[in-house]
Amino acid sequence: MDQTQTQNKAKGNHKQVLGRLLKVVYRTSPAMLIISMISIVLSAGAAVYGSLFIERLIDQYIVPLTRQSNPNYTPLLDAVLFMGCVFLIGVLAGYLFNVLMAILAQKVQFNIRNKMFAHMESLPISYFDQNNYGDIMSRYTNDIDTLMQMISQSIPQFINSSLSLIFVVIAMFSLSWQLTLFSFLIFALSIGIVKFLTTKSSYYFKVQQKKLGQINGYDEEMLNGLKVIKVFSHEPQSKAGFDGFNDELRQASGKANTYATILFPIMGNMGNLLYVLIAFLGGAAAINGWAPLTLGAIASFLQLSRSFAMPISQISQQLNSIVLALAGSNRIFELLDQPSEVDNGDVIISKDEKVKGQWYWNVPEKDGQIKKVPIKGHIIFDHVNFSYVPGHPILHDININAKPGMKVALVGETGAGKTTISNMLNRFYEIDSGTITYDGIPISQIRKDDLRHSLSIVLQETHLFTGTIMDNIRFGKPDASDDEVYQAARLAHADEFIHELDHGYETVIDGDGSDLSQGQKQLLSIARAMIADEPVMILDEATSSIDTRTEKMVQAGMDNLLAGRTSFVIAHRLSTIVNSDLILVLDHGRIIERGNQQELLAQKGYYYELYTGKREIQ
Ligand SMILES: Nc1ncnc2c1ncn2[C@@H]1O[C@H](COP(=O)(O)OP(=O)(O)OP(=O)(O)O)[C@@H](O)[C@H]1O
Repeated sequence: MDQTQTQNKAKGNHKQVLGRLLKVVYRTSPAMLIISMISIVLSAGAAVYGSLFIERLIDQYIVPLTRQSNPNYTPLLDAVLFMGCVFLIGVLAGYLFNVLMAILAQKVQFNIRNKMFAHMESLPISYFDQNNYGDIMSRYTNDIDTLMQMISQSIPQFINSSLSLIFVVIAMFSLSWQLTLFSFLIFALSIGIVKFLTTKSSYYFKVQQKKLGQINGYDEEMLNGLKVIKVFSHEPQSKAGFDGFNDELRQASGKANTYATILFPIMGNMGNLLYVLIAFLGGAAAINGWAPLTLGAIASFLQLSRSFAMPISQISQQLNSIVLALAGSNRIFELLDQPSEVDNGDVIISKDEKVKGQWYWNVPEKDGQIKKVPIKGHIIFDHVNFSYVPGHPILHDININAKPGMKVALVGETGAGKTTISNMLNRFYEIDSGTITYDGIPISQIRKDDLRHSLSIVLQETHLFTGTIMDNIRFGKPDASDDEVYQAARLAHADEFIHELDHGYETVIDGDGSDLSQGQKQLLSIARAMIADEPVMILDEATSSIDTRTEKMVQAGMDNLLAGRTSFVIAHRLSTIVNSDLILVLDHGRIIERGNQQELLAQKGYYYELYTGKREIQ
């Protein structure tokens, strides 16, 4: 697509976005919008009426007074008083308009933020795989800010200027059509220039927003990976990458601002030129009788010509910021338009809060009653195939029978598909073919929230939240009592190290728990899973090495956690899976060997090679 095509597409898009945005504003508060519109008509009308009044003032009051030997000032005073009232109404209406629009903008911003957040939570995981966090964040920050500015300032001023322009034109015609047509000529010339410049600047403003999103994304990625960058002395490459983005951003902003800044002086001086030409032409027309113009009409027209040029330059300024904000609004709507995660499941799972570890299927009976059937935790993968990207299969014909309480270990080289199998069980992604059942029920029929709630996941990267140790463990069950928290911590073998901390369970963890060791973080996440107490566990075992003592504690905690639950362990160290009931060896998305430790060692195949060190897992 060449640049003109891109710009045309953007223009069409802008209209749609503006229409949609105005609908949002209207729906937020129809009454406020209508009162604002009435106020703005009054405010613009009063200003133009003031200009027209000059004609009456000169022709009907001042000139006759100069001819009277004993001047009577009363009619003049009455007229001036009346005009004062008109101006006052105009000022009050203008003030009301600005206040209402500012309140409206706040409300719209509040609603859109809420909507965005709620919608973001409903999006499928695949959306976050395809879009970087920095870019999504920039929709919440930069784009919302520009949107807010547009609704509270640019659009109100744009409407104000446009209305003033319309009223001024009507008033000018009523004074002299000849001079009005002449003013139009100059106007047409300026519109041509404005149009050219705004089209150019809008294109580059959009590019600028995009580059800003990219640079935020890059910053975030580099900050997250700062340790890795330092370890590999990758600073120069990282800086070079940043310089590239920064340079692109500078160029786009430079171009956008160049066009925008040329615009204003041109518009400002166009008004001065018009003023001089009208004064000259109007005077000549009146003296030579080309047009029936009085002294008052010329003065009034000159005043109007000032008000004529001013809204044009304001409109051009506001157009620029509106176009910039529309690009941002478009990105907000893009996020809101992303399809939410579909959930056709209607099978409900519930938990018995009184009996520990008791979860139920809620099966509707014919008589309308709900029968509660205890969950056993029997998971079957039957001929499951899957691809993240259509045409690039990742899992091939996966068959797993994880009976209740069984510990199933997944081993294989990095990228073999271990995490992908757990993604299937969670329904983060939908399988291409085959079936996965949970106690005989296809997981596609289970309500997604309930399904995920009944599966506990302990991830490789332990994520902790800012708050106390107590809060972090309680995250697994928000209404857990203090005793439940202590018990979970004891079972997870986290209790010992927590007591050694200065404030015990009340120790505040900052950020991502950077003050704690990797092993301690794992113990906390085991305690968190322990308290959540789900019937099925998915454990993405940590790769990082921890000291032997902590490792033993982690192992003991894990064993407690897994006891009696169906579990899938994504193993990175063979030492932790020797006691698994079933070990599945994965290679390029296929299960190539299966059995328990003894059986696999006896086969002397891939697992045997891993175990004896002839092959490395990573
Ligand atoms: N979101 C995604 N989109 C596209 N491809 C993906 C995605 N996630 C993983 N893959 C690909 O799927 C394959 C399996 O990845 P998976 O994460 O399941 O491997 P793994 O065995 O868990 O590896 P590791 O031990 O490194 O965690 C890899 O080739 C990976 O590149």
